[in-house]
Amino acid sequence: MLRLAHRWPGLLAAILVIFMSLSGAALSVFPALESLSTPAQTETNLDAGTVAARIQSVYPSVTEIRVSPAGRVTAYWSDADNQSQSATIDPATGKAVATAETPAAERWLKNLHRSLFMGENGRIIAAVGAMTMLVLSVSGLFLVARRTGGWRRFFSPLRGASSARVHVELARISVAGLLLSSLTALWMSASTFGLLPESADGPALPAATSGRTAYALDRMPALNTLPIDALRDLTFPAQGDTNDVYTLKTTTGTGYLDQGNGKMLGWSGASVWDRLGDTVMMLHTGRGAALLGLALGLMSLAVPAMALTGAVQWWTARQARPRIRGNASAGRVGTIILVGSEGGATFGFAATLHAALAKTGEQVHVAPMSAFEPKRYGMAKRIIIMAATYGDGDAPASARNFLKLLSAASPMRNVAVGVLGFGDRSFPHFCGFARQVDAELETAGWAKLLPFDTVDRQSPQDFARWGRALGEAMGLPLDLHHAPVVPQLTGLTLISRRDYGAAVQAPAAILRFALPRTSFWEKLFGKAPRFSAGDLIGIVPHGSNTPRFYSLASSSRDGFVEICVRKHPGGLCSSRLVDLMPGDKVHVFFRANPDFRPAKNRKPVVLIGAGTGIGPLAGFIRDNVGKRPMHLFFGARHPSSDVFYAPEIDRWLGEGKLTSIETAFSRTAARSYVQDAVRRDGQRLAGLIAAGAQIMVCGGADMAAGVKTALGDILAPLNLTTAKLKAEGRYVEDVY
Ligand SMILES: Cc1cc2nc3c(=O)[nH]c(=O)nc-3n(C[C@H](O)[C@H](O)[C@H](O)COP(=O)(O)O)c2cc1C
Repeated sequence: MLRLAHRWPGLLAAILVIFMSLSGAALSVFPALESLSTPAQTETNLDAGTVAARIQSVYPSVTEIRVSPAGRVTAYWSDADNQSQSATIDPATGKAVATAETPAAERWLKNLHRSLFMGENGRIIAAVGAMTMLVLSVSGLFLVARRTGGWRRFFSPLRGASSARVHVELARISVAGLLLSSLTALWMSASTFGLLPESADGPALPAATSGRTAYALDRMPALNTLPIDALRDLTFPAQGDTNDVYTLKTTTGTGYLDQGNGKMLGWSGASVWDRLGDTVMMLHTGRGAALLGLALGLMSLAVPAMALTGAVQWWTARQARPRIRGNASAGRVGTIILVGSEGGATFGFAATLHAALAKTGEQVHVAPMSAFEPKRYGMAKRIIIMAATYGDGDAPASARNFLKLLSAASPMRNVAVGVLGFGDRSFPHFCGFARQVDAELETAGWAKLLPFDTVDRQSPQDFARWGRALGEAMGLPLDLHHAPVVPQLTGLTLISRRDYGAAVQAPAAILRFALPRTSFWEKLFGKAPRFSAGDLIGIVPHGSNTPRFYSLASSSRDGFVEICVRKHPGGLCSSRLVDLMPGDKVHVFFRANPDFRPAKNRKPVVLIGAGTGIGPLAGFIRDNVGKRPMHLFFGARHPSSDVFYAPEIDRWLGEGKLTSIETAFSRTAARSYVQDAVRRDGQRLAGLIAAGAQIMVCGGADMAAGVKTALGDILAPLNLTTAKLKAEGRYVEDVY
């Protein structure tokens, strides 16, 4: 909702808002120029009476004196030919020092900014621009807070594509100014259209005057006690009219003065609305607050840049989603397909199913699982759920709140549901999330369309098999041919390798690749790879559709891409990687793994890994520039050939990036595994966990299971479990 309230006004009114903010920024310069060109006041406590008297002595036919909020004094008089004259006056002498004309450029810009040269209609359009800016500022404020993880973290460092970071960075700097400018603009529009209470009526014209003239201005108490900066306007009586009066306007009200004795003949104080209006005018125009005006002008310069980066973000997100041709609306279809996906592949399968069903004449609606809304499915007969699994049996991004929505809904009569899980059998919880969804649907009493099934590693064969079963359940011939979409690949060139594993006849290597070169546009469109240690690179080996994933041992800030690989007997991808030589190239895609990161705090981190699982853990230690406590438990096969990162570990210990290390070797006489090292050090670990430590485990599934059991025993006396820690984000695994 919030995002929609930000996106559409932004996209639709971008040109108008850019126009208003640029013209506003240009106008903000003039009050500053006016301040600079206003003669400096050298006398302190200069009063309005003295200045008026000085002007009158130089220009005896003076008719009016005005003082701007910035302190500029302007006088108006008639010359010998009865022509009206005006000038900026030096209050020290009462003499003209500059023209009183508003610069032509300022007049032109003001007209443009207020009404786009379109009179009343233009003023309405300008007001719409101000309203749009207000909506964008308020929704943007909340979106920034949501993105940074709460109001308290509003100014915390940002991650993500360059366009998104620049957008949020500019928003954080400029939002206060944009809020102020748009609110004050709306006030001024409301005042122009007479929507605010009227200003106070002036005092009644005096019934009688002294009938005399020529009382000295500097002797009139109403003027000689009024500081010159508080005067706004003094209109002189018509020459020769003994009954006419001076009209005085100050910052606090309006009154009349007798020209024969200087007495105040009537006074009316400014209303609260008048004063508020003056303040709003000052805040919007910068007249009387030139520096604030300049600051607001600078902030509005961020608007065109935010419009560009916002549009880029919208376009990139739109492109990332597979387009489903002819996606019918939810209320008009018999078949609803709900997709749970993180990397986008499952959406591709859904598009294939959608196209195959559409061919048979079925009307189909495809949506993310998080958009589950049974109330809208008025004509639905069936719901098909296609869900991937992430983390350790967790929901993927597009299905985050599905289970919550499901528990709030009651089963629909006449609607049957089928669940198809997408996963990878090498994970301990194969299709864990889809299984959970299927079980909860059953418990809630939803009718089953067809039995639960799974697709392993995006296998087109598994998908086609399930398609045949779906066809039978629907009474349709369904032939599903899915051609997986390969993500955009990046070429990486190997720059160095370090070899391990010789003593145990299991070759392994730390491979370091050069960071791919990226252009400015690629950075702006978020195409430049930005990754952290613990994220993944995917490689699709020749002759296979299925990518293999490797955890990154470096972050893009390190300036290289590093992975740790062991050659698996018969492994297509690992063999090729371990055989790479410097200069060789591989094509990969990057995938974020945001759950496997050290928490952003100063608490200790316990890193537990075995074999090549040390890769991402080494990356975390290398990035530990803040030197928070980090404790490593490392299981390797043999001390003579399998201690990955040995020289770096020594250096990191010396630098304070690593606090302690415990090792265990499985191919020595002692035959010790990393979980044994964890048990041996149970007491110290219990202390660290009690102090709020986060535990990060990386390596093979067997090792992870062993570590979990050992930790379970250590946690029990603390009344804790690994599940409890996991729920708090303090126990995270990257298991293969
Ligand atoms: C970081 C990560 C964690 C994963 N965890 C699991 C898992 O626990 N269980 C599983 O069966 N599959 C797991 N998978 C495999 C994905 O579910 C599978 O590749 C799926 O087809 C991805 O679909 P998507 O691109 O639509 O997100 C994981 C994949 C990744 C990259």
